[in-house]
Amino acid sequence: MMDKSAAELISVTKSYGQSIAVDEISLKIPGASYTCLLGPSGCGKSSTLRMIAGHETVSRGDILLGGKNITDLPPAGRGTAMMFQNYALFPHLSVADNVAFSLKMKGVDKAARLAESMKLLELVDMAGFAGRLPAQLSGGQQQRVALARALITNPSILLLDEPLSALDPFLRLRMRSELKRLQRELGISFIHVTHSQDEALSLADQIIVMNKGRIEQVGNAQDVFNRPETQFVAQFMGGHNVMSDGQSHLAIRSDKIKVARTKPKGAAGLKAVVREIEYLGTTFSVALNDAAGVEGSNPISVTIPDALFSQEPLEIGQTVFLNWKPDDAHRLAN
Ligand SMILES: Nc1ncnc2c1ncn2[C@@H]1O[C@H](COP(=O)(O)OP(=O)(O)OP(=O)(O)O)[C@@H](O)[C@H]1O
Repeated sequence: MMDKSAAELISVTKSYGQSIAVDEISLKIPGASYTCLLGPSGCGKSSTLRMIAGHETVSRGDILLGGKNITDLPPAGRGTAMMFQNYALFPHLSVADNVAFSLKMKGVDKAARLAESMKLLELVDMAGFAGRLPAQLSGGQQQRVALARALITNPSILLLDEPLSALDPFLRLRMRSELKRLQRELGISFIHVTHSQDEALSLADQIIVMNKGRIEQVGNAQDVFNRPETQFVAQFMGGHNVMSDGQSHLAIRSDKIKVARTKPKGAAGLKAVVREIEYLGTTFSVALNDAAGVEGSNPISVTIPDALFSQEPLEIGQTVFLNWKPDDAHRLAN
């Protein structure tokens, strides 16, 4: 039997007037999985999420959930639930009533809906705050309430639009692991929109990298980070240098490039000049210019572990030779 939390988008397009925000994308969300839609601002990730939620119409294409075509169903009839960036809690309702709200709309009686609301507040560790108003909660607590409110409809898929962006860095890390724990415990699928590479890498079973309304690459965190397929993915995920070998572009991770003070015997070695040195705690980040390269071309970035750098520090202006294993250079499709 088809997992009811498995979803599929088939050639889905969203246009706003003349402009195309999402351009014929097709993708599969496995059942009980954590998927991140990752990309820069304006790439179409929120539009994609809103179409899955039913908050935005689909211009062309189909959306399936658990094998059923939900493209034209209203938001409440799809088996999806959405948690919004600003949490959208009702200010005049208590935490318990906020969470119970959608059950009230469905006509569930008061005792039953409050019992269900308490169950979900326990799940997100907020049972002790049931009587408070949203204004009496911290940002992190409001977010937990918003999560409980979305989950009370018993969705097959939870949709999250930048759920961590309003939190301070400490809370963000804590909520990140909470989201992963919840997804695992509930055994449903989460689709999480983010522009943060770290967030996607740490959370997702599957990362969908989007750019200009299209999908650039789909894979697990290590695929997308270690084996970028396009220049865009290599540059957007960070940690990579994109170089040309005359025929096509290659991506080489910054930590896979070795720096030699003298030309290594036998090895080709790219002659380069040190331009900037930055200390990052456990590593040094060194920016270099290709000595034969065009003035103003992209600098090459190399990361060197702290201890290794300290044995033989580099200096700005120094000429060095860069080399890497052929296997560490990935040929890109464009
Ligand atoms: N309601 C709308 N009407 C017209 N254009 C829109 C509308 N919503 C989004 N767009 C446009 O569609 C494109 C994709 O927007 P979308 O919000 O999906 O991107 P995003 O990747 O989620 O960006 P962000 O991270 O900034 O939210 C953008 O060019 C945006 O300006």
